[in-house]
Amino acid sequence: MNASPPSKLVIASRESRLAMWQAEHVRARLAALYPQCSIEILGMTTQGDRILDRALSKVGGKGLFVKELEVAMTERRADLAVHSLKDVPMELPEGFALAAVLEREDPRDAFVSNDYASLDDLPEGAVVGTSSLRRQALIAARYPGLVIRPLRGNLDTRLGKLDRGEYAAIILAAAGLKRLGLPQRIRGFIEPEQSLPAPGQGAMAIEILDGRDDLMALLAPLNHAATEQAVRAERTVSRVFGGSCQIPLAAFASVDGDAMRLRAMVATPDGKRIAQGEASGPALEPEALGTRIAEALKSQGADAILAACKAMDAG
Ligand SMILES: NCc1[nH]cc(CCC(=O)O)c1CC(=O)O
Repeated sequence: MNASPPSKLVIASRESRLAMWQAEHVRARLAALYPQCSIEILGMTTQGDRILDRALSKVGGKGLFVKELEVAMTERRADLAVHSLKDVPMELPEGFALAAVLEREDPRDAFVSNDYASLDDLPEGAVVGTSSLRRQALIAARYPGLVIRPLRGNLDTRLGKLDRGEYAAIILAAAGLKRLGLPQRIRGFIEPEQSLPAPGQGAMAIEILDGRDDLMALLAPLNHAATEQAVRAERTVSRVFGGSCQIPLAAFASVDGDAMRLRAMVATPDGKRIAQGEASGPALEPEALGTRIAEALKSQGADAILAACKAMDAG
């Protein structure tokens, strides 16, 4: 049944603890499918890991987390790369393809604090850490009295900054904390009704060189159809609004059998202007649903919000 595996496969991964957990997860799944194959993980540092003093939106965005891994594949030092899908640009560079999207972990944002139970619990002027424009806009819209400060680095770095008292609370993806065995750090979940997740949040993707049909077949069993459909819809929304162009944008799809429900929003970073909406449609036509909701957001003024974001960015 299965495609016949090569004797050896190399997985490229970032070296953060979360990235390594994810690569190891893929390694274990492939080892179970192909016991004859020896599978190694090649850990590497990316520019996104090195540049910690600036918001990513200012230095080139998501591509910075995947570039080095792609070079390793081009040079045949690695066969596949494992990513958090959230960090994968909407348009892959020429010559690369996604071979599988794995079943999604918890897609929600998590509230993490040593002193407070929830965003509601924070006093006026409390400092909340996040570098995500989406989280910033959503918090500013709901809690104008809170102060939002940038927070970069891998999960351990971010938790360390919280523990040293630099922030009253921080917002992180629940998926990362759960994968690292740190669910006890989660004081509360931020439900999609209050704050929609980022496109692809909580899902992992496997990237390969386009044209490696051998790998495509080998990795196909790892693909989770419902997650793939959901993230296709979510990423379509992002693509319509400029792909890696930096604006607060959220999109979250849930699949129930043949049906998909997609919710999305775009906002200005200060949270003062928000366009949001939801739509349902067949799960097998995720791009159509994504396009439809993007149109609905446009009719609510999303283009003006985009223009306002660009003007702020330039200023
Ligand atoms: N932006 C970095 C990033 N990319 C993926 C995750 C978490 C895991 C996931 O969403 O799959 C995180 C950390 C975070 O947002 O807290």
